[in-house]
Amino acid sequence: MLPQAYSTSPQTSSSDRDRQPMSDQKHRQHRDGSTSKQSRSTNKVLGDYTLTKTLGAGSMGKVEFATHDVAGERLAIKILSRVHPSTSLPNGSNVSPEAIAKQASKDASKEIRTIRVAALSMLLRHPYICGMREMIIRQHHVI
Ligand SMILES: Nc1ncnc2c1ncn2[C@@H]1O[C@H](COP(=O)(O)OP(=O)(O)OP(=O)(O)O)[C@@H](O)[C@H]1O
Repeated sequence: MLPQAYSTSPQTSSSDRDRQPMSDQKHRQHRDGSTSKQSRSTNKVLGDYTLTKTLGAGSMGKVEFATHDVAGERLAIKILSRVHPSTSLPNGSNVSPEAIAKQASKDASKEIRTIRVAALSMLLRHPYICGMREMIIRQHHVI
């Protein structure tokens, strides 16, 4: 299946913050600086969208079912983890410069392929192929 990263505006608006009483939310600060909220029902919030359940997971990441809080539009959001040199290198202090360079090249290639597939998906218009609206690149994730 082609990646179907329907993405949403990731910024948390002030209206999001005002909507629920603080006691109903758990605010989470992620490593990439973004924040999300988790209500008691374990729904996550991403910008103006509420993520209610995980639709599935593939080799690159997972897909969440999301609903726009105002318009009620329902869509799928695909969340892919980005590779970071510190985590993709093998453990141990005696990693050779060649190994580091090779891993960096692999990581860059993966990132380029991800962006290429997303760019192609955004051009697709077909009744039987799930299209893609937007892609957002964050420090640790592609959404
Ligand atoms: N638009 C969508 N609507 C509903 N469910 C979806 C949608 N996109 C993906 N899924 C679900 O999420 C799962 C993972 O999708 P994803 O695109 O990440 O991986 P895949 O293409 O199935 O596998 P891989 O990436 O390993 O080839 C799918 O198998 C499907 O169950």
